Amino acid sequence: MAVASEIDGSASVNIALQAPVIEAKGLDLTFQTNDGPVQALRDVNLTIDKGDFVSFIGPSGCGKTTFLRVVAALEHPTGGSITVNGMTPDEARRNRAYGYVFQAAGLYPWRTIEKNIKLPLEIMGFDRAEQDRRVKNVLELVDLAGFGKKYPWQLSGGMQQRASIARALAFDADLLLMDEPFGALDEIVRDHLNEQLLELWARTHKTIGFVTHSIPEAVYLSTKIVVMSPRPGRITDVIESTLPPERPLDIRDTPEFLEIAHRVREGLRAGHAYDD
Ligand SMILES: Nc1ncnc2c1ncn2[C@@H]1O[C@H](COP(=O)(O)OP(=O)(O)OP(=O)(O)O)[C@@H](O)[C@H]1O
Repeated sequence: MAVASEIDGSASVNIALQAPVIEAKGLDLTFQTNDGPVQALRDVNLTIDKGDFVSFIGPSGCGKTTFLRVVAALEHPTGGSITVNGMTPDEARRNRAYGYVFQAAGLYPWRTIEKNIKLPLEIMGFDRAEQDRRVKNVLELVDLAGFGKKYPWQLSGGMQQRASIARALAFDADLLLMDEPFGALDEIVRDHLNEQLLELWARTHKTIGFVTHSIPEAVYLSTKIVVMSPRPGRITDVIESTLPPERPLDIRDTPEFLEIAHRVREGLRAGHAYDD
C-alpha cells in the first residue's frame, strides 16, 4: 500500500504490507535487580494496527515505559515475541521505523530549535538541503514555523514539547512513540496540545503509542486504550473507543466519553484489586 508522506512530499511504500504495526504475543520482561527479579511485563498480548492511536494508562511501575522501550529495541524481552512493522524491534530500529518523544522535551539548550531537529538528521547523513526541507516541514506540522532560529529557553514549555515532537517527526517514520510527553505541563496548555496532536495525527495518518497517567487525556486522544496494572506489569483491559474521529474538547462532557472514562477507571481499580 502506498502511503503519501506529508514530510518528504512524495509517496513512499510501506514496507509492512499487511502486518500489524506492533504485535506482542505472550511478552515477558523480567529485570534482574539487586533486590531480586522485577517482572516489568507479564504475558502482554497486544495488536496495534496502522493508523491506531493507542494510549497506555496505569499506575507508576506497571510497565508502560518498558513496553515502549521494548518496541524501540531499548530493552529486550525475556519471553514471548514482538514484531514492529513485521520485523524484530532491532531490525525496525535499523530501518528507523519510529520517532520517540520523551517525558521531558530533551532539547540541547545551546542549539537553536532548528539545529536540535537537525542533529539526528546530520547523524543519519542527510545532505544539507534535505535537512532544511525536513526541518521546515516538521516545524509547520507542529505549528512552530518561524521559531527555528530561537533557542529552547526562548520558548514556553508547551512549545518546547512541540519542538521535541517535530524532532521525532523529522525521521518521517509511520510510528510515533510518545512517553508522557505532556505530563509536566499545566492543564490548559495540555488541552491545547492534545487538540493539536489529534489534528496532526489526522493529517499524517501516523500510528501513535502514547503513555499517560491521565484518564481524560487517554479517552480524548485514543482509538484504543490499554489499561495496565503493576506487580507484575500486565494488561487488564483493552478498550476500543467508540468516539468519532472529530473530537472537539467539549466531547469530554458527553455521556459516551464519560462512559469510556468510567470503564478505564474500573480497569485501573480491577488492577489494584488483583494485588490485594
Ligand atoms: N532498567 C531497569 N532495571 C530494573 N528495573 C527496572 C528497569 N526499568 C524499569 N524497571 C522496573 O520495571 C517496572 C516497570 O517500570 P516502568 O518504568 O516501565 O513503569 P511505568 O508504568 O512506565 O511507570 P511510570 O508511570 O512511573 O513511568 C518498575 O517496577 C520499574 O522499577
